[in-house]
Amino acid sequence: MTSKIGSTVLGYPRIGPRRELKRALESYWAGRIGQDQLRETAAELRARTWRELHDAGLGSVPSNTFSYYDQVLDTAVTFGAIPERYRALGLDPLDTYFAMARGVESTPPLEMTKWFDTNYHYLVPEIGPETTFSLADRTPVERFREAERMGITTRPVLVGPLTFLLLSKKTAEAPDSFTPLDRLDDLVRSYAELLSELHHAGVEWVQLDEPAFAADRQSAELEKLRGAYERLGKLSARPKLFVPTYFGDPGESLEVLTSTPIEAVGVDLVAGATTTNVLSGLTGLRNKTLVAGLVDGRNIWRTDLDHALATGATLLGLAGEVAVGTSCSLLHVPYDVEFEQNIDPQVKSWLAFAKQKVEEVVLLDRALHEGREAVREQLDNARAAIEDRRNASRLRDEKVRARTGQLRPEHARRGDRAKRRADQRQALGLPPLPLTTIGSFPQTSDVRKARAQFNNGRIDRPTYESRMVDEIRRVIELQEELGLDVLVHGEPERNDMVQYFSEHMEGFVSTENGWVQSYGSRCVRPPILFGEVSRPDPITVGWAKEAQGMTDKPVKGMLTGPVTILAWSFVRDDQPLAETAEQVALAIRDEVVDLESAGIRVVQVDEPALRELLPLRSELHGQYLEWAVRSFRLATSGVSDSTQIHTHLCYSEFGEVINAIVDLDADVTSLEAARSRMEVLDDLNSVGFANEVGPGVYDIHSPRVPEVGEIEKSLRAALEAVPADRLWVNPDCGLKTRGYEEVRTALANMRTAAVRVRDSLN
Ligand SMILES: CN1c2c(nc(N)[nH]c2=O)NC[C@@H]1CNc1ccc(C(=O)N[C@@H](CCC(=O)N[C@@H](CCC(=O)N[C@@H](CCC(=O)O)C(=O)O)C(=O)O)C(=O)O)cc1
Ligand SMILES: N[C@@H](CCS)C(=O)O
Ligand SMILES: [Zn+2]
Repeated sequence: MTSKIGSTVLGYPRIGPRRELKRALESYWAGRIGQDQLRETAAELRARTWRELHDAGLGSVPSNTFSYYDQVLDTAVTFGAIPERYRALGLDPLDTYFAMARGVESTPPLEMTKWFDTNYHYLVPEIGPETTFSLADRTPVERFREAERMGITTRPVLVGPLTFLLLSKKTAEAPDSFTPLDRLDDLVRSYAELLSELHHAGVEWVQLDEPAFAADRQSAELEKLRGAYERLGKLSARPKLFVPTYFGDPGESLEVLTSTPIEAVGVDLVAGATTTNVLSGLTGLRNKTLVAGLVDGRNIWRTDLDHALATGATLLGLAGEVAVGTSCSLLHVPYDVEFEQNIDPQVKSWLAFAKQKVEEVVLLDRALHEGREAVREQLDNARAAIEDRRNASRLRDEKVRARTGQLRPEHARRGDRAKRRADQRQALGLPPLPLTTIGSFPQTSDVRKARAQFNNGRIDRPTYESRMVDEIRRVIELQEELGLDVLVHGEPERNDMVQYFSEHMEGFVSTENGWVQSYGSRCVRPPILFGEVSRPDPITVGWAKEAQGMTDKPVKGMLTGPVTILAWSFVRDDQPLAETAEQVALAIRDEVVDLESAGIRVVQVDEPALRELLPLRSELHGQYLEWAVRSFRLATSGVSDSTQIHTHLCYSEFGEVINAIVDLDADVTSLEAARSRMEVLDDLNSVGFANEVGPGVYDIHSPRVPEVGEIEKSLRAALEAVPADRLWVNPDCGLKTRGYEEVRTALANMRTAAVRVRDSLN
């Protein structure tokens, strides 16, 4: 048995190379297959992953990186943190797990939120003084044994105890003074119990992920980190402990971790600012293993191996051992670039997905420890691809550069607010508390099937387009019938709100099979932004005109904003993001202007990812928010005062971006507020927000249809904070994941509630 950790990856995709797990999960939830079949698919996927990673030559293969839904939920279940309302359902363990993830009719799911600054979402554990931690589930031990039976020794991976508690929220019953971290000692006791069982099962290394320490942390939290790992480190019978931080600069936590008895630390050398200077100051590192995260786990570019090797070489003297690893789990990239048949061959030669990244890790580790000569040919081939990308003339478009070069402050500034308001009132003639939706209507399986048939050549473009027009007509008629005021076309033609736009812009390539898990069984195919971005032709104008031609009410044009396009794409890493954002902003600006010219009087530019891209370290916030806000304003400032610009933000707590929301200067901002009970309006008031606002009046993430009374209550609560002439009425996000029946009733209830409140206004 080797005692070194060796080359490794921190985690691997788990949805299946052909989304086998997605299909099995959705079949199980729909009652089409049973638990046995679901478990069989899961076991096959795990076996396949372990075999591939082992055969690729990694020094250490991770296990317990598979999950039926989410790794944070798995950790909660492992340590018994199951809220009583789910236990009380009396379901078997797997269905209890799915009830926490997805809810059942009587009981909503746990809250879901962003995993740091990624587009992956985790379920938020609820921890209170009453939570009983225990080693309730032994899946990590079972998975280790499962791989052992294949002859593969693995390294179980778990979310570390600090990160687990820092990501949890307190239970409703907990006193105000309580924070989940107060329960650290009890939780660490259960981790200790698990470590002991893993040790007795023959586990040599365990990985405990602590990415929470790549964000700002208070000194008390750092002390708790020290205390926890000192305690785990002092256990007499335990596996060796490997604790990576990732997604950014570990700051002081690295010194803390290296002062404890753990055997290995991991640093993200791609997203982290950790320099060799910092590492050289860490005397505690000299008798530990450093897993150097040199291969980017979050982007899809081939690694510049010469550069990575140079960094690796400077690390060699600083730690007891240096092993090459990925910067973070490979969960955030697709499986295999070789599945792609349609990507431009030159661009394809610049790419590395998960499988290729494993090869890079193995190669780098060999080059570092055996010398370059041992792998000269592979290094030469890799260098040729890097140089080809560096020198590619297509990566510069003089027309795009000339345009960005001529930008002046006035390009990001709209007319006077009061005049805009007056002009828009006149142009639109809306009632008080106007009713609208966020854009998408249910994406029925008929719509998705039609798109699949069109993509496979089984139906032609006119047939596909006429089906989309039929769907738009149905959506417009429904909104007319429901009495909404500003209508939408429903977005049926969009596979995804980012991918769709990227497919119509220069500078991007799309993948056929580049699926990345976003949450549970839901996946996205992030486009690859490789070059200079521009918009050769109008993208949405035809659909918007079609819809506007079906009604006298204003139809809202619907676009995705530059920040969100960047956040949900794989972006180029050879220039600052702010520069790329400017190009995307101008492409969207062209579309906004063309919508206006086509007679569209209201245009919404969605920025749900504004908060997501906020850097984990607060010292970087100002710089980010400056370019993020400017790019939105560049995109939306090309129109006249009478054109009403909306924006929509969701999936986040807005606290840290609240000033930025004001600075976006959209005429109307719709926000996900159903779950934060309108508190966001007080926050907006406190920073002088004076434009119109539509705080979501019901939660679209749940199939539950809201009652008139509860919507009315929300609206009256909103009116406490915002005068009626600035308040809009809308759901809190798009309706694409819902069904028509529930949407029809929910929107009808929303209208009844709004009419009641309108009637009581005078
Ligand atoms: C709003 N959200 C989004 C995020 N990121 C994005 N890039 N886009 C988003 O909308 N991040 C934050 C949230 C996260 N949420 C979600 C929500 C929903 C999904 C989702 O539903 N994903 C779908 C795939 C969507 C898609 O690309 N659809 C394609 C069809 C592709 C497909 O699977 N086709 C089928 C055949 C079709 C059929 O017969 O039904 C096939 O190939 O087998 C399309 O519409 O053309 C999902 O199912 O996972 C993701 C993130
Ligand atoms: N317009 C989009 C925004 C989602 S965040 C939709 O309605 O789906
Ligand atoms: Zn939304």
